[in-house]
Amino acid sequence: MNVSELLVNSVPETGAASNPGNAGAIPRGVMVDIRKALDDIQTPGSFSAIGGLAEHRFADRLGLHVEGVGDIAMPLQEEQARQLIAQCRQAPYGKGSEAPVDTSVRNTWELDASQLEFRSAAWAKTLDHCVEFTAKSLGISSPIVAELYKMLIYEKGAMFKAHTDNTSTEKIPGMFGTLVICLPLPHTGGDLVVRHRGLQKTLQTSVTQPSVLCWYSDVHHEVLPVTSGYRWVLTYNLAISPDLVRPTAALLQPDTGKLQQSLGRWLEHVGTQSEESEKAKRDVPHLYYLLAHEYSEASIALRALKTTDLARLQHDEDDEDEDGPGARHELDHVYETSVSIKKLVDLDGSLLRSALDIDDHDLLDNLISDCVDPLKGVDDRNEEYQGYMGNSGSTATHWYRTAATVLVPRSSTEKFLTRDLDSRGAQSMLRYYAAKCLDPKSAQRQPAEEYMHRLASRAWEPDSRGWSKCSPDVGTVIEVLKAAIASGGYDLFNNVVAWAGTDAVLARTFTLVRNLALAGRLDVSEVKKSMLDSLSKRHVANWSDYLELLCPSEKESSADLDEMAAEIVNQAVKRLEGDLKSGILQENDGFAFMLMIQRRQDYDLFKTCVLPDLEASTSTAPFVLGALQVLDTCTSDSKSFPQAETLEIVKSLSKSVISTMDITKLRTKQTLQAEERRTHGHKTPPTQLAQVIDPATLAELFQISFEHAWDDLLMALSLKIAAQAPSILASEFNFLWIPFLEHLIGFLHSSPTTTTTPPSPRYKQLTLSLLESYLTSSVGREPAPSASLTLPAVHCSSGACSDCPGLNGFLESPDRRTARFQVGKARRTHLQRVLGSLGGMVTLATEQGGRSETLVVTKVGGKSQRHRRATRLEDLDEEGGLRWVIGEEEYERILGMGFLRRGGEVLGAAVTAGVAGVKRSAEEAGMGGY
Ligand SMILES: O=C(O)CCC(=O)C(=O)O
Ligand SMILES: [Fe+2]
Repeated sequence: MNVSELLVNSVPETGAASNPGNAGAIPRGVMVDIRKALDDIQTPGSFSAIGGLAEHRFADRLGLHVEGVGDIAMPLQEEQARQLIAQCRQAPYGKGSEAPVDTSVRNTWELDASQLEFRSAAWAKTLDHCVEFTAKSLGISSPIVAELYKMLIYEKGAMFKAHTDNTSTEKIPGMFGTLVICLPLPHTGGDLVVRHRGLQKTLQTSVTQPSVLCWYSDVHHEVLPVTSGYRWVLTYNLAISPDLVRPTAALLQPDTGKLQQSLGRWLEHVGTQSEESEKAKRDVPHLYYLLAHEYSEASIALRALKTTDLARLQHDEDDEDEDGPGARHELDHVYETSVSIKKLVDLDGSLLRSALDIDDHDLLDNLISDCVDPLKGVDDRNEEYQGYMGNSGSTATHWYRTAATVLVPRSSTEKFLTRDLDSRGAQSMLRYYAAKCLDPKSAQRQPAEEYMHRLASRAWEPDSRGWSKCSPDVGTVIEVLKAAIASGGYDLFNNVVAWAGTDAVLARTFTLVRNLALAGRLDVSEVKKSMLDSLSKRHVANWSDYLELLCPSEKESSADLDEMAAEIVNQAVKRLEGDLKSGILQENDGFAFMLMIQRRQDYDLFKTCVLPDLEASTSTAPFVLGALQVLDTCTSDSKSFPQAETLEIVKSLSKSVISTMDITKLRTKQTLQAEERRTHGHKTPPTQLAQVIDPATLAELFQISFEHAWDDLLMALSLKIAAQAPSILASEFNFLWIPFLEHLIGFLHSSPTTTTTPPSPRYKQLTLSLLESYLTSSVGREPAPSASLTLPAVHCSSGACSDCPGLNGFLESPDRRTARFQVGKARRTHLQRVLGSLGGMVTLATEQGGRSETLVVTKVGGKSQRHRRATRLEDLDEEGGLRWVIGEEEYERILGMGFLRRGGEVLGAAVTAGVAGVKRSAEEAGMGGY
């Protein structure tokens, strides 16, 4: 297996002759010519360079003498530095005696060449050495003259802003560049930044010490501020004979005429491929060309290319008209028996695609190389070795990697970049285009938006069956939306919201719209429609969340955001009647819906448009109960809802819900889900129209009436539940009715009146009916318990003990598993001691809470339904609440479950008996006839 990096580019086209008859591979001759033309491009040199100098070239070998200071000792001492500065003047910016001093542009001390003298003969040799370095680095073959110009001293804070050394009048005839010798003196900062044609380098005089630097006069350069020490340099003007053509960085251009010719022939050949031919449809014309140097995967980009590779690629870049992003790219390729592109980047190094498999043939057909093995000469970078593995022998895997450029005709670039498009590829390209749109400096926003639109449609637009090719990744979709807004592409925005607006996308889109609208960077009216359309495909329950994202309550908003929010609410209201009729609305919807109305503070809207619908649909209890929860809070803390009137509405709605709802139809999400799992995902029709409710919501209905002391409603509700309890589905106790009792007992038991007033008999009746029905439906069928939980009673020596009789009742009960004793420490110790006689038959634990700790006694063993139910009831009594509501006696009766076995009745009879029991008790409690 091999790994290789490849680099590839796009080629501008001029009108090529069309010859549809000639379809076939690229003529070998054309490929050889292109390769030769590329191979022949050699760059003569760079536009700037830095080289280190040996310390021994300085010291006494400099022989520097400065007018007014005398001989300068090396290394330079602080005192002489001060003396030197005293002789200097502030360096002006520009040339000549009139040049202005502007310390915000240039801030450094200077001495003229005429004030300096080098008395050591060795110095001339050093200077020659520096000139030689310059000639080689800048690629200059004619003799060079270096003329001392200034000595500069940069103190802490000194700098020279970006400039070129080209001036209208030449400092010396034939001048083409600058040579700087940085003398040995430690400093930090003060590095020289050079820029030419988009490439930037930092020549670090702070690191390479002492050093020689050189650059062409047309190169932009800047001395960064010195942060400590002194930067001490000599500057020289560089010139060649004025008769010769002046070398400049701009002329570093290689000769690319031959390359242009051969590429032209290739494009002509490409043009002969009929657009209609099968081959043309399948293939994207492109050529791979191996680069001369090795590049690290992370750094590969045009600016990182080494001179010769750079010259080869720049040829194409120079000829490129502004024809859109992705017009040229580098490609990083991985071969793996078959080949893959590891990383495809553009000339800036921005990622286009990664891990892109390509055909062996694709590589071999399109590689312009003179050797058959494209990886010949490429070092293998990695080896993976596996030792002896059974009879499969040992294996070694070699990875080879090389960098290459890809040449692609401009008209085929888009096709090339979106070859073999999978979700990951689409994601990567869309992010690339989005970045182009979001870059304010990019001249390519317009074409990028177009590419993005086409690609988004290809990737995300659902087909006629509603399937899209690629799954939308939230982060990518949001980048695309941002880019669409930045480039004013509202069509793109609206389409993407329609195509890829998943719940998560939509949530982030609402936040995005809010932020951009508040920043004044988005016209809300342009995006409103698509966002409302996406909402309309969703359950009303989700709308209020989106609304909250768009206009968080109490937070800053704007007129257009407010308007959009109002429209969302109006649309929800408009749909309400229809949705209620269809029976799809549940408790969450009611809650969320009312939350939206509450947030809008629009009582009129509520009264005229919502209330009639609520009143007409009280049989859809969950929705109305959900809405009631919110409406009830409006009675106390809403500015726009009139208190008394709202309270009346809450009461009358509660009343009609109580009288119309059928509690046997109430279900919970959990049971419906469990049913769906049993039926393997097939929703049975009643499931869809089931009234799904949360036990807490049902308890809330109770609580609202309780808190407002609406006694008639409490009675009606209790009676209704008690009456319908025997018909409740067995499956609904676990998730709905027992948790409901938990809530009910919880708030009754903790209400402030608990200690003074005994619980109303109607709660006792309601609770008993539910518990009897629960046990009848779940335990009633079970044969008499085989594993009894009965344990021997304990012996208590104290005649007056108030705890042991209770303890023994528990121990001797065949069904009870757990008992709790909330008693003081001495009594707990007594209980623990007497229980010692039972050995491992019970476990003891203490619970914190209340006035003293509670001793919890649990029997070991027993797994029947009966035992499990008993445990559940004991849990229900955790705080003593169940016993408080139904009384000790009933508690013992219910836990004993004796009523289930009355005369060995079968289930049906037990149910009847249960109903009869309820009626009798209701009459006794004085609720008859209600
Ligand atoms: O101090 C340097 O290294 C460069 C100075 C410079 O750019 C100039 O004198 O024009
Ligand atoms: Fe300069």
